[in-house]
Amino acid sequence: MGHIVKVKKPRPVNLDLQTIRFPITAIASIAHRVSGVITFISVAILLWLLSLSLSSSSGFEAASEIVNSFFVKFVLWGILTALAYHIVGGIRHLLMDMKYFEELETGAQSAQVAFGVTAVLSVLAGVLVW
Ligand code: HEM
Repeated sequence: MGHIVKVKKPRPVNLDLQTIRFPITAIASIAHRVSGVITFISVAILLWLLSLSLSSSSGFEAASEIVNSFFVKFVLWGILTALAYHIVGGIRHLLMDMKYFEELETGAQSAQVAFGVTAVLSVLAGVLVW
């Protein structure tokens, strides 16, 4: 009776982060999670800003002053861009739940479209903020 000999196959190992190339679908997936977390944190910031602006007329002045700085505008633009990507990527996810864009090629194409639409919305968000 022969017995089974386990041979350890040498597996390709690559831990060099600079040479790892992520496919566009992986980047779309990671970006969707990151944008969801950014959106979640943003809700607290935006609700605080809203409550300050509604607290009194001096509160409104204070909120306007905060929003007037370049840095805060840049953060708001980032928040809107993350939200835009989360919604566009979310719609892509929902379409995939309905069995669209499930193949490698169409998945990569829809990721490209999602990034393109987000870029346009991001420019519009910039116009809105500035
Ligand atoms: C306040 C608003 C929102 C917050 C804070 C939020 C946050 C999140 C977070 C944290 C995740 C988990 C991501 C992960 O684990 O990979 C998620 C997933 C998801 N979000 Fe949102 N989201 C918001 C609004 C929206 C909107 C408006 C859409 C509309 C398209 C959407 C669509 C989705 C979908 C489809 C998923 C699941 C993606 C998957 O299957 O991996 N979200 N969201």
